[in-house]
Amino acid sequence: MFAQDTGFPLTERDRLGLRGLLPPRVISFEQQYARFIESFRSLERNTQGQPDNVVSLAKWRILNRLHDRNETLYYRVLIDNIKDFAPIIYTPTVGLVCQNYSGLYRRPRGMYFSAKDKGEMMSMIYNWPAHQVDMIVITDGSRILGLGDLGVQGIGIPIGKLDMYVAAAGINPQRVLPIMLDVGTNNQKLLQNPLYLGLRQPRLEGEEYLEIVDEFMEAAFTRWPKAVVQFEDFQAKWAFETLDRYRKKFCMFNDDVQGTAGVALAGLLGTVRAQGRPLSDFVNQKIVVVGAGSAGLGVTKTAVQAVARMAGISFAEATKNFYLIDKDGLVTTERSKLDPAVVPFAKNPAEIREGASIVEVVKTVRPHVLLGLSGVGGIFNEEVLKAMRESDSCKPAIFAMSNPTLNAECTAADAFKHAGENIVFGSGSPFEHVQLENGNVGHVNQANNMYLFPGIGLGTLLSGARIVTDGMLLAAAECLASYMTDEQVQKGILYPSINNIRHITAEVGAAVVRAAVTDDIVEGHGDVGPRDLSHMSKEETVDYITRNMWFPIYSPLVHEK
Ligand SMILES: NC(=O)c1ccc[n+]([C@@H]2O[C@H](COP(=O)([O-])OP(=O)(O)OC[C@H]3O[C@@H](n4cnc5c(N)ncnc54)[C@H](O)[C@@H]3O)[C@@H](O)[C@H]2O)c1
Ligand SMILES: O=C(O)C[C@H](O)C(=O)O
Ligand SMILES: [Mg+2]
Repeated sequence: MFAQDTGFPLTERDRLGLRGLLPPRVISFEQQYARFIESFRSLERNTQGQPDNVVSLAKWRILNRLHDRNETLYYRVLIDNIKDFAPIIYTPTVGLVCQNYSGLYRRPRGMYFSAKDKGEMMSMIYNWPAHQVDMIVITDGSRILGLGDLGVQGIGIPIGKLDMYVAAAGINPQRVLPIMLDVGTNNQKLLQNPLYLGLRQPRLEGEEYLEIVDEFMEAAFTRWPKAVVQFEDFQAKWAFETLDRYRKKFCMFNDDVQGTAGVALAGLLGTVRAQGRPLSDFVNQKIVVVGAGSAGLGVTKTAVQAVARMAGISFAEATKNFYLIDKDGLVTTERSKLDPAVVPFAKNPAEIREGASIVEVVKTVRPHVLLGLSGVGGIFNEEVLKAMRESDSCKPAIFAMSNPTLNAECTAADAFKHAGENIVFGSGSPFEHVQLENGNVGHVNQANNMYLFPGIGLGTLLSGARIVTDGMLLAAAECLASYMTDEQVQKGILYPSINNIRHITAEVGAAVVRAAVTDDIVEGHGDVGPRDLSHMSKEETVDYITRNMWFPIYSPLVHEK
């Protein structure tokens, strides 16, 4: 009701029956903006010297209060200051928020569907007050970043991802819906916490679990048949199972599996260019992936497919230069109880022994790329990083993609210090660029799926496609891969600055729409029909996407009679 707060002009106050309920002076949007930024800066000054966690949570709180109070102003400050604020509303602070969510909770945001709601979801979905929903991000809280099972507290992730959708993709915030599917938790600490806000029961498994997800999907698409659903931070087994189960039936994708794969592929192609080699040389890159979960397997599969396509060889042949390591070391065919999902990548133990450690694999293989999606902080230790000095690449690449910051496989500073100043570096959470001894700056790339999921979601929505195809995902990755100039890539800059997130999202969105046209699955959006979409040039498609992005400005509220 008080959406614009002191910004309501007097006529609006009259129409909305607010006259007298606000202080008399009308404060302009610019003044409100300046006042917020000043209070944020003063919070920064006042918390100097306090522990990082305390400062981060204080910053999150002040932003969260603004979000509750004045959505327009919140998104404007977020968009204008995305580099400063993304680390608070998104990775890494959002992880800390999830860990403390039950204590931080003040008011609900999004919807909660629990195992107790079985049979009720079709009616519950109509409790959501907005008529239209375009983007849904759903989690079951079972693998929140690298922090494990956080149960209902994982709701912070869909909220943060959807904030990025608004900031980066210009999805109207009135049309986003964060969803928590609470099927219990296996986190004993949470179960024993009297303030824990979720179901106090172990996680549902098997069919019982799937019935809950099925029911939600049916309910959501019954009410909003044109919505796009992003699955986020599900433990690997359910990430793969639900993707397989729904991707041909509903308009959905899994960000950890598919969004991450695209961002990593763009990074891998970038490292080939950074070596001054033609892209076709990608087929000769030796790549060690540490972590064989939803993200690591998604990345490996997509990269192998790219090699197979480029070299014109089979998938099996293309796995030759890939080495997959999980918590039990190098995966080989010798392993007993081999997970079917990793079978295609299992090495012959004659090449390197089953269960070989990261350092052993790096020393033996001398890879061009070492990529971490293990969730284990510091696992690329000094010895591993030093071993990368013997890489066969003139510019070895190290991607420490696990989140949040403490779970990164190594820090940026350590990577440049131990692996050499000539490396290319990427991390899932932001790190400062590194001042090198040779006087140059070691560039830190944020290898995070935030560069793709907003464009995948927006492009899918504006194409009107009812499914997300491999072609659309590949187009998104290729768009990101070709976004940077050769000059930038030579300097180790593989991804655009987050300050350009709206621009890159428009480009990615357009690439997704065009791929959907190629796949002949567009149904159009609003007044724009499938024929219109198929006749658009690349530039016209980017323009179409950009015109459909919501931008935060005050608009008069119409009083509903
Ligand atoms: N940067 C990004 O965009 C991005 C995207 C998705 C996931 N992630 C991060 O990736 C991490 C993993 O996510 P996930 O969904 O794949 O998790 P997951 O639980 O599905 O998989 C984790 C994998 O790491 C392996 N592992 C565990 N300990 C290990 C060790 N000591 N040595 C080697 N491997 C080990 C496990 O065996 C498993 O295969 C998380 O920290 C997440 O935040 C980052
Ligand atoms: O949330 C992020 O920052 C990236 C990714 O989706 C993750 O799970 O770590
Ligand atoms: Mg995720």
